[in-house]
Amino acid sequence: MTETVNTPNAADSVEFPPIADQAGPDYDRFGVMEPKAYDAILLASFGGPEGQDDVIPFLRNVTKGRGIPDERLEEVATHYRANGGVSPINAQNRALKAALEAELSSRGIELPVYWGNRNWDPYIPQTLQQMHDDGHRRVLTVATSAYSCYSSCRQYREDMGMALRSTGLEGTMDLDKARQYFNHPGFVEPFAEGLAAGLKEIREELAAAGKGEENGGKLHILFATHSIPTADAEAAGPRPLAAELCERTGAQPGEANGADVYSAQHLDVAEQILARVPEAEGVEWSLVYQSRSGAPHVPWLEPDINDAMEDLAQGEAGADGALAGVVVVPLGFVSDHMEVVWDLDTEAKETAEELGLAFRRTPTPGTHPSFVSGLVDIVEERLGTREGRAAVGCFGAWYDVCRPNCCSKVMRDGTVRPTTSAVDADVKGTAAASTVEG
Ligand SMILES: CC1=C(CCC(=O)O)c2cc3nc(cc4[nH]c(cc5[nH]c(cc1n2)c(C)c5CCC(=O)O)c(CCC(=O)O)c4C)C(CCC(=O)O)=C3C
Ligand SMILES: [Fe+2]
Repeated sequence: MTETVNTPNAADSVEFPPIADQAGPDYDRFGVMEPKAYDAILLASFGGPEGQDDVIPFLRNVTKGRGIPDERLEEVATHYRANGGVSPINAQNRALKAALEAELSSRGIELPVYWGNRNWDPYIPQTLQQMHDDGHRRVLTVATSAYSCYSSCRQYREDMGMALRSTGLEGTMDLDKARQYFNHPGFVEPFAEGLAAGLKEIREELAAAGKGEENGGKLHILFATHSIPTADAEAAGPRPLAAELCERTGAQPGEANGADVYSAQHLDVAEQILARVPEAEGVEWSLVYQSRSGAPHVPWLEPDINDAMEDLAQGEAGADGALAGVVVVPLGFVSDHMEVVWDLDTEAKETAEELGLAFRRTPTPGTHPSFVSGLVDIVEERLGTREGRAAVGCFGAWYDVCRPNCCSKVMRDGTVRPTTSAVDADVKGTAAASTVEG
């Protein structure tokens, strides 16, 4: 079954085939899939250019049909150009693939890991074809995106569905996607470790300069994630979801209560990171957004990290010159790719310097052993070789399969892009079957 889908640019209409698993008989109506004997893993990522000649073709792939203005493309191109036209993301994915292979093999799990991208070579369809040629038929996709929104979740399922169609492999392979892991302890722990170290370093630097807390110098922790259109954030899930899911796990929604699901997940993770870092006690913090693109009249999540630093420096904390430094925790990102090394390490750092603030950016999970081991735990959940579905914070383990309409793409005219009946399968997710730790 195929439906023609509206994109903002009608000329770019694409056909979305059904995505193999969404209406499968093994879906138990509770967001948890029955274990399966997968025979390979697809590490799915964003992809990035490998040289100057790749930059513009890559950016055109990323923005295909989305109406990103040319000036914005040129501006983003300079971020890559400054780095020799190379995004750090591919090297990071090769390292993650190797780390996953090592962890799987140390647990005696014989599953090969393949790597495919949405926007650059190796593309997901060519990788899928290779997997098929190598005899694999039951594939579990692990994506390098932790949270729930169109770009991080549903779009990967669309990528998988379109790849099955374009390769002609539809119906010959079983292709499932692992759950979003923003609140898996293996994802949260590396950030906590990084925040503890970042606070220690910035305190030493400020103390040496006579601007430490003992002299009234204040610190602020900025948890940074990718901005998305507010409409997409709302579409990640219904607004009272935090309270509803938290009620089921018996936890308090905290800061997450009442926020859109995308922001709520980040607020919940920020609180979980803080709860693991005693050194952060009493330090003020906020969730900020970065890397906005798109037309200026379309509302995206705010505040932008640079505006937030200016407001902080000019506000109550800064008025008496008390704000001395910021520690930026890039909790929205899996690795130190271009959005991190440019938008944070270059732009946000420069803003901090202009404002006279000390600046520390803490690490992303990358190939941290807790993160790699956490991803393999999730693979084992799906293989049925591991009991329980670990999660910290108030939500519980996220759905193995999205709820109907979850993470849909909101069009510029405000309508939700229709999905295939397979994606819209009559399923009702709940976090009830998950375990909550910490
Ligand atoms: C939520 C989210 C994540 C985090 C989750 C995840 O990690 O998946 C993420 C990651 C990334 N975003 C990346 C790069 C880009 N994102 C763009 C554009 C956009 N991102 C969006 C959202 C996200 N993006 C959105 C709503 C847009 C506009 C509309 C669109 O086009 O969908 C553009 C276009 C130009 C511009 O910035 O305007 C580029 C070049 C790279 C690669 C970096 C590298 O090369 O190292 C990575 C990992
Ligand atoms: Fe992006």
